[in-house]
Amino acid sequence: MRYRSVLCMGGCVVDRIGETTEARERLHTSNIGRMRSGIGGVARNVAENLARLGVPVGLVSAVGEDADGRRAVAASRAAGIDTQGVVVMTGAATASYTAIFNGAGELVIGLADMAIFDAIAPSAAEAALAAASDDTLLFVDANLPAATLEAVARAKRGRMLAAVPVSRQKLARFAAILPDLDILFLNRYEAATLLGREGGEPATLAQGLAAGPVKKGLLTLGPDGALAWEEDRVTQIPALPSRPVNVNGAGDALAAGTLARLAAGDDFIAAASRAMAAAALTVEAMETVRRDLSMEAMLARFDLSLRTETISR
Ligand SMILES: Nc1ncnc2c1ncn2[C@@H]1O[C@H](COP(=O)(O)OP(=O)(O)O)[C@@H](O)[C@H]1O
Ligand SMILES: O=c1[nH]cc([C@@H]2O[C@H](COP(=O)(O)O)[C@@H](O)[C@H]2O)c(=O)[nH]1
Repeated sequence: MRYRSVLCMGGCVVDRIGETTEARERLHTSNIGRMRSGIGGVARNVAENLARLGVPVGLVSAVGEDADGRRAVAASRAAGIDTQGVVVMTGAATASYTAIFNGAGELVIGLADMAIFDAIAPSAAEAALAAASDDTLLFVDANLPAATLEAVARAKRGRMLAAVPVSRQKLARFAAILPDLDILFLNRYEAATLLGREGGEPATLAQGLAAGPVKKGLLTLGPDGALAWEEDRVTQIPALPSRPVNVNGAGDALAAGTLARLAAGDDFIAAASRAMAAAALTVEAMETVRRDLSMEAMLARFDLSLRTETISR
């Protein structure tokens, strides 16, 4: 069945993104650099991208009773997300993600202070799922506690469930629900962790994923695009040519673009191929989610890349 809306459950976060002036970071000392702040959280980023792509979307998350929380909710609502499922918790601070990139654009370290999400109980997810219609796709990130993720998997009732692990550490929270996931988006580090390996070539990792319990997904590879697996079939999906300025949020744009195209009727490979255009647009902006993203902009960028490819052949 085609779905008409998406319910995103997971992080709603304030991001602080710093960048050293020099290409190489200097560890164990103070670096000269720039810092900016924005709204993030994987589930929230995916929800914002979906709203901008024209898909009706709700968010289930938690914020503190503080200025950061008010800002995160107001910005999400202004972007078109239904924020009724975002609980304001007294006595807890809104989650934050502090990421330091070097001047070459590589992530040096990220720090996730997200204890507030431990209070999103299984009952909150059950209530949200009970209120969601049968044609709603469910999306989770691993900011949710394992017990809450398991409650979502139990209550999905035939609905599609898509997921993003968020980090190597939090991936472990998916352990019990992997067979319930219909689509998994993850990067090569998370894939290696999932497969219990130190590292490995992308093709080998993708084959390992295809032989595993998750039906289909995208192994994202930065500038090299992604490898899609569906049952035991692996397909390479190239990234579109782009001029990256900041890669923060690119994976979230790719996930949202894929879900939006599936809702429009594409098959998985076509959806992921077109969603590469959302990722290309996102890496070309400093923002984590582009305010000017739309389905028209995504498809126009995809068509442009096809024409450029034909001309340069
Ligand atoms: N440096 C880059 N140059 C061009 N495209 C990129 C770059 N980094 C990411 N992308 C695009 O964003 C997508 C997701 O990025 P990736 O970094 O692999 O995911 P994540 O953010 O989840 O780690 C890639 O498949 C690609 O389309
Ligand atoms: O433990 C977490 N780390 C990071 C994020 C979020 O991940 C996003 C960056 O995504 P990407 O990896 O696609 O660049 C940021 O907005 C940040 O808030 C999160 O939700 N949980």
